[in-house]
Amino acid sequence: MNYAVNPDSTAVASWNEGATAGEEFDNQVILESWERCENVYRLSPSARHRANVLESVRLKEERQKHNDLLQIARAEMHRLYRQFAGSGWSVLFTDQQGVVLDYVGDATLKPDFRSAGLILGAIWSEEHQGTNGIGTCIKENRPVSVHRDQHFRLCHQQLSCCGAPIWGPTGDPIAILDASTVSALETPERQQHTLALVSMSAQFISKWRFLREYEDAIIVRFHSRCEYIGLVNDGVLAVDWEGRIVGADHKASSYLGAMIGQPLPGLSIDQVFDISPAALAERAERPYLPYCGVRTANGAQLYAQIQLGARAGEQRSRNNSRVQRIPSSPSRALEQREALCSLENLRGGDPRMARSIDRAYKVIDRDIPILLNGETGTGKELLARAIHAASQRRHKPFVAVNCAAIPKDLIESELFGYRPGAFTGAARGGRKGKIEQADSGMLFLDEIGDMPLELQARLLRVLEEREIVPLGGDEPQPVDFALVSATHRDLPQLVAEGVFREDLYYRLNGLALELPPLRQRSDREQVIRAILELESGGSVELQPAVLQALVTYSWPGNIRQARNVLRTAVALCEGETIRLTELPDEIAACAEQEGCDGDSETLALQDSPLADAERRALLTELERHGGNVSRTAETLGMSRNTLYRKMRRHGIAMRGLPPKD
Ligand SMILES: Nc1ncnc2c1ncn2[C@@H]1O[C@H](COP(=O)(O)OP(=O)(O)OP(=O)(O)O)[C@@H](O)[C@H]1O
Repeated sequence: MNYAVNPDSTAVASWNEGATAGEEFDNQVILESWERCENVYRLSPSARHRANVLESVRLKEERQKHNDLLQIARAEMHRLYRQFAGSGWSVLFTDQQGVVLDYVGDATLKPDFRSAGLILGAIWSEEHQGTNGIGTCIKENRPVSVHRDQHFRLCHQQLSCCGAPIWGPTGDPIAILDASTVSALETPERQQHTLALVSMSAQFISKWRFLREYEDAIIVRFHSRCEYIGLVNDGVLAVDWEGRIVGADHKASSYLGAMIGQPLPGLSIDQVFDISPAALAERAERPYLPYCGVRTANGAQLYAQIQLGARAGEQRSRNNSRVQRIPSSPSRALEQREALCSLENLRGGDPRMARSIDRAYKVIDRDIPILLNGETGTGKELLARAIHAASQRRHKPFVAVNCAAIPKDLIESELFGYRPGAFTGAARGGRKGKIEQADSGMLFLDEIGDMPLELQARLLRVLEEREIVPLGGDEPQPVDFALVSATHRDLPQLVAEGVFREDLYYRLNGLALELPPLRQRSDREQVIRAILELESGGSVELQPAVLQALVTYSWPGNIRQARNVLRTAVALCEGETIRLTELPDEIAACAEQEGCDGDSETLALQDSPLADAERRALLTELERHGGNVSRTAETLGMSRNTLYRKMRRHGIAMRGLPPKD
């Protein structure tokens, strides 16, 4: 037999870490599959098509076995299908044996799919059907695209399929997500785009499955680039309260497991990252903290976000006595960071910000919904958490829902929950929705402008009637929660465009609070200094040119971007002073444009009004505290070391201070 495949054909995409669809193709996969078909399974390319289909009882059992997964996958299959709708593609879900367990597609295509053998219960393993997107993906354990005549059997050569593995909570493949068509017009190259979409959806389902499995654990999401944390491509570890790794998703297992040379479950977190179990537990309880830098056992720099799983809080209270044995000495940095979440801290020195904080105080605990508006990264979620912390509900849950991050089809069950048997594949015990979870506490609806129109009516009803009816339930259930919503979008504009309900807008907008962009804040310098203190623990300072660049730059990503930039600069800084070279070029350029020279530090220190103001502020505070450096440092929110260094640089000697009366 001649195995030659058109050399231009781009049959199989290798979806390795970091590779993008179409980047790397490998005919070898098709060749090897054809070899297996002929030499191992002894299939004949020209044999007539015979569908192998499970009996309905077995099919039912298989579907039952995959209940939880099917339920998560279904919404994502619909979302994926909508991206293809009208182009002849349908979406299939199979188990690891290649049995089709679910199908989402155009009803008019069903007869064609049926005659091609793509029906519920059909077995699409390579052993049965030769080279194909599902069976070959199972063999390869990676996304595979098989275009028309790359199918081994002639009877399948009108088909094109793209299959991608869904990974289970232990990091092993457990199912396949596939898109197939019987009327492909695409070239093999174009099919890579479809493969990329299928692959992303499969990763998304895998992530959801993992997070559901480890709701009781501390969740550590990591990536080498901080902006990828929280997306489908990051690695995820589940860790118990004693710091033992209990689960690792596929990405984490393949990256860290390979590096360490042994399975991750059972290891202590400090065998993998340079973070102690106690520090991990402390950090998990402060969900408002941003990600932190961690080093792996072999010194690679990664970024990690440490959060509680959806029910980890309950688990912690159950284990309380055990937890107390973990040495817990909250460091000064952590105390400082916790203080971040207070309204007073967020007030800063900007009049617009101060006005928003003053107004927030007036409505807290008065059952008035608050709507936060501001660009991305201005601190809307932090403000919502601070409002919660200042309210009488502070010991009750704060439940955040990002309406833009949840797939449209999942929002309804996420928000309202469902009762047992609500739909095919519903979890046996049903599931509490976010609104119910927020009962007696605070619900934070982030990116409310992205809520689908059809759900806006349901949300409105909940807000009006203060009761919910979960999917599949018939008894309304009373709920009591304080509501804060946020958006970076112009809601009145969305109302005018007809994509946001006017009545809901007024219902959410009991009080609107504006968060100014960082570039417009009059206290930019104060914010930047506070972030530096937070990120460095007071161990470094800014060269005056750096400060000028940071104050001048326009900060499109606002405070979030400023934190990222300063965190990186602190990591790069080798001495005690951050220099221009440690800033990204576009920010450093702001200083150069202003003609500010990095070497003029001493001059700038002596002459600038800024330095003068700092000197006077230090003297005033030192005098107020009778020269007590610890108390002065505490009032100024800086470490003693920083204060001593600043005093040295400003030439302030202790003996020069007037004695306290
Ligand atoms: N005043 C502040 N001081 C220090 N860090 C802050 C401050 N405000 C916000 N941050 C940090 O900036 C980041 C972004 O904040 P947050 O998530 O609250 O912004 P957001 O406006 O809700 O963003 P998005 O609209 O993108 O959801 C977080 O890491 C937060 O801890």
